Amino acid sequence: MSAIDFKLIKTDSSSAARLGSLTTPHGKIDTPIFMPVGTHATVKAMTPEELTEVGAQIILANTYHLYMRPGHELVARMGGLHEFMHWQGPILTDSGGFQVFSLGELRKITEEGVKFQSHLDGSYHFISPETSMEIQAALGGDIIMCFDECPPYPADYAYIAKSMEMTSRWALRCKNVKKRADQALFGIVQGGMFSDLRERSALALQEIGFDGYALGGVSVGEEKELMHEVMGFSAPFLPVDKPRYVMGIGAPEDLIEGINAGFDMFDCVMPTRNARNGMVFTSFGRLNIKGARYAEDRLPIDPECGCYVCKNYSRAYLRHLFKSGEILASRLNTWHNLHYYLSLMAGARQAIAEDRFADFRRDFYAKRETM
Ligand SMILES: NCc1cc(CSc2ccccc2)c2nc(N)[nH]c(=O)c2c1
Ligand SMILES: [Zn+2]
Repeated sequence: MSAIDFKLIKTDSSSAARLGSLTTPHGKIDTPIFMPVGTHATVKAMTPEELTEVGAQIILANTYHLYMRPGHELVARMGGLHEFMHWQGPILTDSGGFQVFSLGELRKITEEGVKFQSHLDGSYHFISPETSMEIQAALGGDIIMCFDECPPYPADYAYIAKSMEMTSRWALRCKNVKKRADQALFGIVQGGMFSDLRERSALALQEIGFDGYALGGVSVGEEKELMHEVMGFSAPFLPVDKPRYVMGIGAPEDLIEGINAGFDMFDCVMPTRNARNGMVFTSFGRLNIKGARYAEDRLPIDPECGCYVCKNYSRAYLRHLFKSGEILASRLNTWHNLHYYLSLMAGARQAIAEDRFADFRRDFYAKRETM
């Protein structure tokens, strides 16, 4: 009995794009879906009620960061993530491996796990598949991820093969100690940019059996074309009847290509991080609000956007807020960017439902050329 139930509603006739529905203990998710990242148990600048208003259905929290501060046991004592952060929808937590590799200072990877120094105070820590499962059980997310190694890019075939085989062994260790029946466990496919290694990784994880399958190790510095190619040849290696999640992807065009390849779930810090830097997304491409050309521009960020920000604020005002370092600048830019990403997903779902995703994808690119 799995903690989640994935229904594949239909596949688009003109592409591998899929329409699905994922039921979790904290509610239902329509797929394809974009998942806002809430690293420190908050999606920066947004309240949970505002997240719901812009269309967020599931959010992410970061195991590594919450383990470091305030500590997973404290979160458990406060009732778990849902109660702690006042978000009653589904939550997905990563396994912490990726952040250790990308954030932790000196680190040592062995078969047992990863020893590393805290990026906060230099203290020494150790995370293994078993401790990652323990931390995620304490945090209480609805979907948890296997502990994996996300290899550096580029890396040679031999390194990627050994790393992928260890990630498969770590995945089995995770499944063997998984405690909570109310949490779903996703395996993470690795294998770098090599299709044979990706296939071997996918098969190894399917032999173990998981509630969903994630594609890790992409968007790690490779060219966009290569990222799209890896998504394209990896999706068919994954089971049809389980959710498929690409980790850390991406820009709007990457989501379009991921859906086109047959993936269902996406996450990225881009809409929230870029918002805080003044970069906002529109149906005709990106716009940097701090540009002098917007100083007296009465238009909304995107005239085609129906969000609260585009209904009420001009580019001139948003530029003024940003240049003045006002907190409201981050809030309004984030609000719009998340609405853009989540509306793009809603549009993709509608297009798949009406068997016209190929047209939707064509229109997406055509609009951006009008800039
Ligand atoms: N840049 C891609 C990326 C991103 C994440 C992080 S996704 C995330 C971030 C915060 C919260 C939840 C999920 C990854 N996580 C794991 N475990 N493995 C990867 O290969 C990988 C690759
Ligand atoms: Zn808007």
